[in-house]
Amino acid sequence: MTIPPIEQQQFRNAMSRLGAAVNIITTDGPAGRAGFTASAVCSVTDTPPTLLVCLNRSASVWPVFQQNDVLCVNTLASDHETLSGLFGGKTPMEDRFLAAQWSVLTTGSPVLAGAVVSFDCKITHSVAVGTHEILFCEVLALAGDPLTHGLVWFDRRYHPLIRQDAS
Ligand SMILES: NC(=O)c1ccc[n+]([C@@H]2O[C@H](COP(=O)([O-])OP(=O)(O)OC[C@H]3O[C@@H](n4cnc5c(N)ncnc54)[C@H](O)[C@@H]3O)[C@@H](O)[C@H]2O)c1
Ligand SMILES: Cc1cc2c(cc1C)N(C[C@H](O)[C@H](O)[C@H](O)COP(=O)(O)O)c1[nH]c(=O)[nH]c(=O)c1N2
Repeated sequence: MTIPPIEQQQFRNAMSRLGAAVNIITTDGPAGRAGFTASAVCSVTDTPPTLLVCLNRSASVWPVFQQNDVLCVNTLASDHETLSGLFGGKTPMEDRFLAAQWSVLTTGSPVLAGAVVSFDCKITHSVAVGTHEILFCEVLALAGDPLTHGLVWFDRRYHPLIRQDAS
C-alpha cells in the first residue's frame, strides 16, 4: 500500500485549526537586539523548567538568536494584535521595538510591558528539523500581569480571550 504524502498546503490548512497563544520572542546580546512573532512555543519539562521555540532559519532574526544564546518569550495580551503584526512582518527591527515599552530581567532580553507572562531564558541547546530550529530554553526568571487577557491565533486570525465573568 502506498501512502500519499501530505502536501505543504494540506499541513498548513490542518495546523490553522490548531489554536495557539501568540508570543513575541526577543533577544539582546553581542549580536544585537531582535524579536519575532511565534505561535510555535511549547512547555517541555518543569525540571528543569524548560520550554521550546521553533524558529525558521530563513528568518532575518535567526543568526541573532543563534549568537546571543538567550531569549525572552513574551506571551501577548488581547490588545497586542498590532504589535504582533509588526514583529511578524518585514518591519525594520528598531521600528518593531519602538512600538512598545520594554524592561529586562536576568538575561538582558527585552521584557514586554503588559504581556500576559514573560519567560526569560537561556538557550541550552537546539535541534534542526527541516526548515526550522527547535530552541530548547531553560527559564531563569518570570514576569507577567495577572489582570491581562490572552490572545489566540486560530483560523489565520487573532481571537482576543475575554473572560465571560470579566467586569
Ligand atoms: N511555525 C511557523 O513557522 C509559523 C507559525 C504560524 C505562522 N507562520 C507564518 O506566519 C504567516 C501567516 O500564517 P497563517 O497562520 O496566517 O497561514 P499559513 O497558511 O501560512 O499557516 C497556517 C498554519 O500552518 C503552520 N505553519 C505555517 N507556516 C509554517 C512553517 N513554515 N513551518 C511550520 N508550520 C507552519 C502554523 O501553525 C500556521 O498557523 C505565514 O508566513 C506563516 O509561514 C509561521
Ligand atoms: C501569528 C504568527 C505566528 C508566527 C509567525 C508569524 C505570525 C504572524 N512566524 C513568522 C515570523 O514572525 C516572521 O517570519 C518573523 O517576523 C521573521 O521575519 P523577518 O525575516 O525578521 O522579517 C513564525 N515564525 C517562526 O519561525 N516560528 C513561529 O512559530 C512563527 N509563528
